[in-house]
Amino acid sequence: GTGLVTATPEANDVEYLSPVTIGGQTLNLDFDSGSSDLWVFNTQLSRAATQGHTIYDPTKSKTFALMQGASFQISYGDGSGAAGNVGTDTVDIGGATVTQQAVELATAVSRSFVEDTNNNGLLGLAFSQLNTIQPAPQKTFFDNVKSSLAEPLFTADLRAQAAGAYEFGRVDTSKFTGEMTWVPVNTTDGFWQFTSEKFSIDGGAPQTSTAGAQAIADTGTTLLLADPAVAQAYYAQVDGAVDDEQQGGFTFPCNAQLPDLQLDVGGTMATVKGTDINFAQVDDQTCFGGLQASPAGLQIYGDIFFKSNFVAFNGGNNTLGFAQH
Ligand SMILES: CC1CCN(C(=N)N)CC1
Ligand SMILES: CC1CCN(C(=N)N)CC1
Repeated sequence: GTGLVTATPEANDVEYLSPVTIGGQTLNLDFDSGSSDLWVFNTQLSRAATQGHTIYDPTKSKTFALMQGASFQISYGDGSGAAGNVGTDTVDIGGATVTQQAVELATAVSRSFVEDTNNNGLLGLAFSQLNTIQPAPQKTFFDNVKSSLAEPLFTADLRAQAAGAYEFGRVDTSKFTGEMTWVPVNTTDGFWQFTSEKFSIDGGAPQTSTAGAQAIADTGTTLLLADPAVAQAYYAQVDGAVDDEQQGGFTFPCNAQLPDLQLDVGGTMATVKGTDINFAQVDDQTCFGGLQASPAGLQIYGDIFFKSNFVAFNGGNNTLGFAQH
């Protein structure tokens, strides 16, 4: 194929996993447009750390080469992380192939990754300036493959509790309805970043959260972390919703009728369906919101956003395309 792979959700759509073939060995990895390292579980890790995981064995690959003296160390927003050494190998995603792709081999991983046995590593799809390899940062798979693609882009088609897809090289217009809107990306901080300062609830009057507020398109984050003004205004419309410190955010009665939320993406409104904002049950009557307040200034539009929006990441002109699906 032209670079088409399935994106399979874990329970509660916490993350999505896709098959990647490295030196002839296929592992399911978490495609993360909020980071820029490709790292894998491998034979250097202890038996305890790899229990239940699929691991990559560089000694079994005919095309592996160690990158002498190179190492990586990455930590994620949720406190998880990985570190290790580096090599190169042939990486194939649905037929889109890069020879000599930097592949980072973890020699240490945090507990949350050990316990997440469906996740055998990450494939970063943010900009290569964020790559953590020392002494010299290396290019992402997308940076390496994009010149060989029919179009220099990849798309994310993530679904609620159903298989979706990532595709490299084309926009499959059969995957969405209506028009695709393209917006410019500010790559300064290495993310797929855009301005998102307006919102409305159930198609009501648009309000400004914070003038010039920024957001990133982030497939590696589970929830939709928006400006606190957005979260507060949204849950004020939901009977019984509370900001529950013990649960770590806004909760509401599971039988609540959740309104749709419109968020502007570079000036054009994108809709997040109310049904996609019911994230998970936390006790017999109470559900946890997929929309939460972003702890920092930056808004992080994670998988909750992608369940309502098909997104194209264009590395040719640094734009993002959005369409309802
Ligand atoms: C800004 C942060 C967003 C979440 N991250 C990520 N998806 N890897 C880390 C960076
Ligand atoms: C961006 C990453 C954050 C940490 N993750 C995790 N603990 N399973 C995966 C995605």
